[in-house]
Amino acid sequence: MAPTLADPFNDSSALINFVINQGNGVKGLSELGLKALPKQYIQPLEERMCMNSIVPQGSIPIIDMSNWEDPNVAKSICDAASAWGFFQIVNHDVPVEVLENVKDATYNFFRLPAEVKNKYSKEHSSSNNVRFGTSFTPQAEKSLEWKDYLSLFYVSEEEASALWPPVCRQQVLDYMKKSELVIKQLLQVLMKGLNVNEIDAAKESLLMGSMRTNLNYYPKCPNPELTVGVGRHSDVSTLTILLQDEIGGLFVRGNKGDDWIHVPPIKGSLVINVGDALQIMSNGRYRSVEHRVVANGSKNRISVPIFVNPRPADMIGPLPELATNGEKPIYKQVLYSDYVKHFFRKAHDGKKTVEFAEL
Ligand SMILES: COc1cc(/C=C/C(=O)SCCNC(=O)CCNC(=O)[C@H](O)C(C)(C)COP(=O)(O)OP(=O)(O)OC[C@H]2O[C@@H](n3cnc4c(N)ncnc43)[C@H](O)[C@@H]2OP(=O)(O)O)ccc1O
Ligand SMILES: O=C(O)CCC(=O)C(=O)O
Ligand SMILES: [Fe+2]
Repeated sequence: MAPTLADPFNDSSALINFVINQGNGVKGLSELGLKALPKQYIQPLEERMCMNSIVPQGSIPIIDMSNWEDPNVAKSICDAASAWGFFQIVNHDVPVEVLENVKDATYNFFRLPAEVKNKYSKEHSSSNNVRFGTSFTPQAEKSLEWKDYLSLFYVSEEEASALWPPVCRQQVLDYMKKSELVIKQLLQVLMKGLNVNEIDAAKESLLMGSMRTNLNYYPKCPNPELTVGVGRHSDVSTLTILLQDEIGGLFVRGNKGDDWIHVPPIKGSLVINVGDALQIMSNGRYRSVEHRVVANGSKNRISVPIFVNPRPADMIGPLPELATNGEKPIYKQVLYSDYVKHFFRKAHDGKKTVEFAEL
């Protein structure tokens, strides 16, 4: 039963029960029409977006992928991965229809009744590879984040058929499948930029041996200025391919310290960012950059990242080809699943995760 409106969640156990245990998520909170943000979501001042830190004319590179093998395009990709860690691509080969379908499927999943979504929660899901959740790591966070998500780790079509929610299964599989080509094109260019001219089967597996797709839902929020959609973090992936809707709200850390650059929605585009695994494998030449999402006071927002990763059992470290140039490694070899577990067991903390792999 939903609590009454007068100070309904002063008691944190009532909030945890409603949002997490009953599977209502922040979407459920949003739909209660609360006049004020529950205190558990109030972020410390330093974690809220300060309007003065937004670079008004700032922009990350926008790269046309139609001639991706052109040396100028390849250079733009490598330069963007080194300088910004983020760029948008247009004229890639992922059909607009596939992107629209996965956005619709995201809405359709989150529209399901709480008790249906809750079957996929950490407590109830029949597999660790399918997880419906809220915030990031609620058990480790002092302040919660205003986001619900469904996370789908791909193992096989058979497993997806058996375990993924039917309402979004095929659309996510199509999105992943159709994105594979652009992922390979980007990795080929980025490896060439490191003088790694051939991606053999072992290297391909190291760079993109596992994939996880998240469906993110950020419902409209009372007092959005007091909280965050997603706090400052870098992804632990090799690369992330992010589809966002037309609402906006993703910000990327700029090059000048405390400045933030908005990533404007461009119809049909995909946002690409370097993750920690590629920063480590490139020995710091490509950078995983902090990013965050603000909450919105009037509109719901969705996004659909594909995290392209090494496999959990892979050891990751600077690629051996870099050492042949006499380059000194700045990272050690780490087991990728240890790295990811380290990330998931703490609250978002900017760029701190990568210290786990520093020499
Ligand atoms: C949710 O909000 C987010 C998410 C993100 C994500 C950014 C990324 O870059 S995701 C890409 C991560 N890479 C991979 O998934 C590929 C490699 N996979 C693995 O190494 C493993 O599958 C594993 C993720 C480590 C899970 O292995 P398993 O043996 O099943 O380990 P567990 O003990 O079950 O889990 C460890 C620990 O992590 C928590 N956790 C697991 N999966 C998720 C998930 N999908 N979302 C959130 N948390 C997860 C799990 O609860 C465990 O924590 P405990 O405290 O319970 O021990 C970026 C920004 C966001 O806001
Ligand atoms: O929603 C977004 O735009 C970005 C989400 C994000 O950073 C993530 O899921 O890792
Ligand atoms: Fe991210």
